[in-house]
Amino acid sequence: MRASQQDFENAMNQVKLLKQDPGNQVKLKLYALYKQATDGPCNMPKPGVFDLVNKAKWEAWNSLGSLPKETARQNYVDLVSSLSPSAEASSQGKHEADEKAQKSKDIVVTSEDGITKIVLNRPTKKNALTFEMYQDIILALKNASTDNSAITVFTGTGDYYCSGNDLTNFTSAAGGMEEAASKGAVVLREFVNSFIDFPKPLVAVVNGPAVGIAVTLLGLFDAVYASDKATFHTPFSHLGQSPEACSSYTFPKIMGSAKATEMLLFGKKLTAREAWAQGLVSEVFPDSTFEKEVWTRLKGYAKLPPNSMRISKELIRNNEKEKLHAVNAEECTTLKAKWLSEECINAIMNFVSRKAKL
Ligand SMILES: CCCCCCCCCCC/C=C/C(=O)SCCNC(=O)CCNC(=O)[C@H](O)C(C)(C)COP(=O)(O)OP(=O)(O)OC[C@H]1O[C@@H](n2cnc3c(N)ncnc32)[C@H](O)[C@@H]1OP(=O)(O)O
Repeated sequence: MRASQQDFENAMNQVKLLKQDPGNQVKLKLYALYKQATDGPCNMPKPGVFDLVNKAKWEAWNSLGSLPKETARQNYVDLVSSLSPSAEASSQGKHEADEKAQKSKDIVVTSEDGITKIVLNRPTKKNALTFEMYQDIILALKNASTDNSAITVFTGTGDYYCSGNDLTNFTSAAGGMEEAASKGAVVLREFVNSFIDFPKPLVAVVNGPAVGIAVTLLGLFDAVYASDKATFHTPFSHLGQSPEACSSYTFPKIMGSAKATEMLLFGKKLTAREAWAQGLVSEVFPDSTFEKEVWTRLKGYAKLPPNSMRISKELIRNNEKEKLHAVNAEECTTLKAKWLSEECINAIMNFVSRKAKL
């Protein structure tokens, strides 16, 4: 039986939910079949020799020649179902996606002693944030905002707190780069909004180095406790990108514009003590006693009257919520354009091909 348009759309949704990265070759094949199924034979000029990502995509699409749209659609559906044999391309949509998010292994959520703990749990990749992890965190924060806990805490498993955005999020996106950038901007905006609007005390337990969005988000936390092994690094210019998570507003406000410039424009990496001196970190602990001291303290804080803490947070934050939402929207629009720039694509390709370490 030929795959219907609905089967095709279901398969596209299924790709977004894949738990395992299928690898670049499969992703290129998926891209090529998608383009052939929707636009027909390759009709784009061949990208320049330095435009590595788009050139690889163009070659994959062009290699399909005059394969009919219906066959490409069928091949796409077959390829997706071979990647996730147990997952039927169902039309249950969002509900199913939500259930999956709650079970994700890369984000572990527990609730105990009045504390909801959201753990970034992808240590082999330094807890880099995948597309799925952004969605899981949005959901985890939504649940935590109404659960019984008094405070919510983020931390990481392994030697890193978080190495920021997973730089393969864009190279592995199924549609074209434009589509990935648009989708990325929507997800990022919603993700950051969920921090701006979070009603309870939000604490970061920074167990090791933090990079990119893991650092900028700290400006939206209520307290940040760091191990003396932690570092704070926002290499946006190196990546051809621009600041996000409202840091273009919160960082100058927290540390003054001269220091914010060193971090956000020049990518200066701060030690934990430097970040404390700039007001980004509340307190630094020796790594040997970090976990014990911080969790003992947080368990104490979690016993404080929860409504009082909520109301105090509301008083502190509410004055500038509108401003934060406006800044978030503007940063996402700017980033969407940057993601499509040559500077950014080249930086990501350098990382993916292991030429550059930041
Ligand atoms: C459809 C689109 C959806 C988009 C969704 C929304 C997008 C929102 C985007 C918001 C904007 C965010 C911006 C940022 O966060 S910018 C910062 C990005 N991060 C980096 O640039 C860090 C890159 N990583 C490194 O420089 C080094 O890996 C690091 C210094 C962190 C550690 O070096 P070390 O030598 O100690 O370890 P390895 O490099 O060997 O790392 C171990 C493995 O982990 C992988 N890794 C680490 N970090 C990342 C990362 N950020 N993205 C992808 N993969 C990462 C690394 O490749 C190693 O993997 P392998 O063992 O397989 O080689």
